[in-house]
Amino acid sequence: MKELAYLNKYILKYGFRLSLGVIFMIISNIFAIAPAQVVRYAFDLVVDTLKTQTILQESAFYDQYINDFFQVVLLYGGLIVLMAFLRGIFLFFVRQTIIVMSRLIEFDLKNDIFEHYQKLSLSFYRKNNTGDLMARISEDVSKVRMYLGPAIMYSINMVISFVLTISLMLSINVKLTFWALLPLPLLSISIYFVNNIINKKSELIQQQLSTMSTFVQEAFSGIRVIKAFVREKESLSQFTDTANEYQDRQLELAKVNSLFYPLMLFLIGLSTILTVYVGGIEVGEGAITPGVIAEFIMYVTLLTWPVTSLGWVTSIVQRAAASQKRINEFLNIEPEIISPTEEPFEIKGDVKFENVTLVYPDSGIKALDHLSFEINAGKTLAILGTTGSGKSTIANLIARLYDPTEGRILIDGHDLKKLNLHDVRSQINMAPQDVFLFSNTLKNNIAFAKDDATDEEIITATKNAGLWENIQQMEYGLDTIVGERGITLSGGQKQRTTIARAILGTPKILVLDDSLSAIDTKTENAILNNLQTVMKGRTSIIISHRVSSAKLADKIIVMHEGKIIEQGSHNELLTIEGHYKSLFDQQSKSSN
Ligand SMILES: Nc1ncnc2c1ncn2[C@@H]1O[C@H](COP(=O)(O)OP(=O)(O)OP(=O)(O)O)[C@@H](O)[C@H]1O
Repeated sequence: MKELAYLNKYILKYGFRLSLGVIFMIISNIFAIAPAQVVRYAFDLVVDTLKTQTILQESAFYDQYINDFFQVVLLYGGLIVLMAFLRGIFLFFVRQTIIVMSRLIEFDLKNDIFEHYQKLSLSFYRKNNTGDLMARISEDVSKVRMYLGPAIMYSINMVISFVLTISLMLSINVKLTFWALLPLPLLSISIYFVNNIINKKSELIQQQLSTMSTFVQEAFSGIRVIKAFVREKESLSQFTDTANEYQDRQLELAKVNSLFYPLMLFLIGLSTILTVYVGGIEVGEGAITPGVIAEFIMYVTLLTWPVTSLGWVTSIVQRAAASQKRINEFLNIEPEIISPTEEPFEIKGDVKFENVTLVYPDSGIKALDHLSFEINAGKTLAILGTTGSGKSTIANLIARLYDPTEGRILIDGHDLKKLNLHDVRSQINMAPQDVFLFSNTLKNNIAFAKDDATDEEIITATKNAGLWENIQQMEYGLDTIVGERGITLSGGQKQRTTIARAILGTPKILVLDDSLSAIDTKTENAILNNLQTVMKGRTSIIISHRVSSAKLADKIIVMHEGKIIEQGSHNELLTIEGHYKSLFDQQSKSSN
């Protein structure tokens, strides 16, 4: 239960609302209890009137007497209606304070979790799948909200109505109170157990629902593959299987639910019977008036919901504690990469790797092995190499998405780890190898990192990225929606969109990670030429598998298994009979 203590700071923040809620709850309870006494008076009045009626029947006051009787009964009736109305109004205020408080905390909590998620390193995202991250920010937070809203509200209500009602009952008749309340703890305990069964079954349903949604999501995003391999029938039958399982689990829950209400009604009925039976004996002995029986039946009805809620609230609190535990697991993870300073830093563009080794924390793979190289501001570095040789890892390290396991990376002679992280990242733009576009317009995708980008700047960026001609042919131009992950664009168009995004705002260091691979050599040459103008005086790092992307660079390094095996300019490397030369020969042959 200690997990829920994390939420106390939020409860304190909205303490005023909660206190108001408690006051409204007390008032609404008073208006709920008071009618029972009015009923007793009315009941006793009816009994008395029935007794005296026969005596007065012959008297001259009889009509007046009956008239007065009806007026008093009417008054009692009016009082009951008025109190029910006031009770309703205050219950409205209770919900407006306590339930609204829970919604506000839910909002704060979701924002805090999202903000924290964003600070966590990439290795965290490799270890945890998206479904799990989503579940904690949505379903788990919803369960926690059930504790903050309904559970807190009904617990307060329970305490107030127990104290007020039971003390009133005891002050009237102890024996009758004992018998009337006897079945209620049983009700509470059975509801707790039934609720637990319901929760377990609901969880199974939830799991099946998420299996079903994952399946549907995959089926639709992979629809091209499904159609191309004519697997629609198999896909449908798999869906039917999961849907059947979902239906079975729902039916099981429905069975438990249908047991739940009869059980509740049985125990409440038992309470009423006991009240009438023991109350009757007490009336016979002259200990109470008959009106008390009616009053007690009303009290029992009033206590039914708080007693029921006791079992319900207990299981809500248990579930909320389990959910908060899962949320805390993530909230307690410290971001591995943090900015050590707030001091502003302006990048010139010198990049130096000093004996850098990187072992990926999650896979244990040594991606870079004592790597050293440097590139001066304003120059272009091309990185070539076999697959898995560590090229993208260099890009990840320059943007400080990971920190080296050994060695240092220097930007303008300063250790990257000691610089203002926000300033560094905002001056380094990267077009990553795994292209990611948001399902938004092309314009918004390109202007992603520069909110104030003008249309002119965006158009210039698309021209330099060799994308403008394509955009002009599109019906909606820059306002074309690219679909989920850019599904409506070709591979090359997607790559060029990310290049436009990266060069917009002319970064101090530009990293293109295999961003020209799906582009024909003619367009590639045009883009590389444009880059020379756009990136004049700025540092560019071009990662590629193709010699054509590298040949214009001031310096080329060739990687293999995390190490540099060759380095120099295009002409220098052609003089060595090595990997670069053989790549050059192969690629020139295939392009002829
Ligand atoms: N985020 C990561 N977590 C764990 N291991 C990784 C991660 N990224 C890459 N690796 C591993 O590190 C090694 C180097 O990968 P990297 O992506 O840097 O190679 P690359 O030269 O860019 O390859 P390619 O040319 O195929 O893109 C590979 O063995 C890869 O499996």
